Amino acid sequence: MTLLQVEGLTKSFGGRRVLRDVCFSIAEGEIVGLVGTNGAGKSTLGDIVAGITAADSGMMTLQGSPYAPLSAQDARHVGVGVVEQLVRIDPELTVAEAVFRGTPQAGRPQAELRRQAQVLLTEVSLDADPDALIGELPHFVHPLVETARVLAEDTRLVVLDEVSAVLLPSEVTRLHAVAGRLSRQGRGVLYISHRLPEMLEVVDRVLVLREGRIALDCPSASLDPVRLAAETVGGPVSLPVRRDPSAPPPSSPADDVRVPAPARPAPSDEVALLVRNLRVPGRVEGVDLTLRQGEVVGLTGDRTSGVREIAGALTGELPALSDQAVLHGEPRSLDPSADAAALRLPVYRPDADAYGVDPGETIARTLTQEAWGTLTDLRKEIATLRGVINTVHRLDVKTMSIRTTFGALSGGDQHKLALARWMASARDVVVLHEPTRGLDVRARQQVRQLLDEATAHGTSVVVVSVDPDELADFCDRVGIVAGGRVARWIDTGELAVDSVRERIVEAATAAA
Ligand SMILES: Nc1ncnc2c1ncn2[C@@H]1O[C@H](COP(=O)(O)OP(=O)(O)OP(=O)(O)O)[C@@H](O)[C@H]1O
Repeated sequence: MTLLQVEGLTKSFGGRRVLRDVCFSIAEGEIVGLVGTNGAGKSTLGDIVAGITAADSGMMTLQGSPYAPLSAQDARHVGVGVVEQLVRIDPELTVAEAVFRGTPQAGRPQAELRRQAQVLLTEVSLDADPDALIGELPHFVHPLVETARVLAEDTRLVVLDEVSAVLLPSEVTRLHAVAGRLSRQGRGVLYISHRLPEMLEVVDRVLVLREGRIALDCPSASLDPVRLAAETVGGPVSLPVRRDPSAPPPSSPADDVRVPAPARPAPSDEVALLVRNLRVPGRVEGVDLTLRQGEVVGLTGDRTSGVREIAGALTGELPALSDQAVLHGEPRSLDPSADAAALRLPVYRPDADAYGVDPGETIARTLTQEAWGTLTDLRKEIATLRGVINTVHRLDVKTMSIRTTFGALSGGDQHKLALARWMASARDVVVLHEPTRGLDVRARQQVRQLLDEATAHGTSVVVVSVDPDELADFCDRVGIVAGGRVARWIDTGELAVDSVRERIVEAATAAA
């Protein structure tokens, strides 16, 4: 039986028509994937379904009754819940209070909430103390707390907006188990994601949103990730096939829509960074790291593996010890208080708080390195604005003007621009966390291009990521971290990207 029916939805922001005549349905017990490029309108559509945003026109029915929520609370009352992409939970709430906020149990004594919260947290496989404050938890677990909250409500339909983007493969498996459980209970799930291979494993049907319309609505069984990527962008996709471009690519049913991506430039033999016996007391036991000039080395591991701490030691965010640390032949210290000798590698994180960008500032100003008032020379100003326009074009940012505010861009477009801005001044050896989180398939290749340009100029990069596709595509070597050590190095060398991905998932699962 049909759970949600959507007919002729339209939505514009300012002059930009984001949704035009969107029609689809979700049946009871069905998990429906929603994909589209960055800025295609997926979150807008999810927000309309969840009552956060109102459509300009069109209509919806929920189990046959007219459904026109005036707010998220209104939607929750009739059983439609959402886990938002950039959820921010009040840091002063306990985990148990956060799980039950907005539900009939809210306001009950903590002791009572604790027991029930524990059950729900176990269901979403979140190992968190119900008495802990939300502010004490790392930000990436907020979507899991939200997922537990959705389970606490008597929800008939759940919108999961990019929840998997921050999760490790093992955590994605658990999220999928939750989605499966919701489906077996007859509830519906609208699953928004850019991580196509994983998404295809769980959804029954896929909707592709392109140019404001549902361009494809078909069973997931008839799609593979490459074909779905091509449907998403509306044409052939440039995807890496194997690391060695001179070897013929393996034939695949999706060859007609896959264009091999250009090969990455080979790193030089010169060592840019050498660290021996890196230790972070209690977290990292002894890690050796050699990074050649122009090399991209990936690090991945579960939350307790020590991978974040290794990165934190390299960037000076965590005090650490080593037997030797050498940057371009110069001895360095992993003690951040060692002033000029401290290593302190520059670091980028795709976290809205860490962009260091004012969301109320225009795109033009955000991408301008010079202080705006110092652009007194007209030629310089023209060149600067040309640079801004080029970047916006190259990265295919969906905007009507470079005077649009940064905060009004879609999540993916914000991330691309913030990364481009950061990479423009990145030199030498840098640490990038999750460089393609929340980005569509084309944007991922644009980011890879930014990285290729930087490495061709001698920049070396440490990529810290939960995403096996990103690691397989971007890195020359991938270290699987477990128990405070690098348990295994995977040389991506001349392997096909798909088999690198499989090895990473296998090794990471075995090490967890
Ligand atoms: N409140 C708003 N004001 C102005 N424009 C907006 C607003 N919300 C969304 N938009 C615009 O609507 C378009 C669709 O945004 P939306 O966030 O729905 O895209 P998306 O498909 O979810 O993208 P992503 O994958 O990058 O998250 C974007 O161009 C965005 O700039």
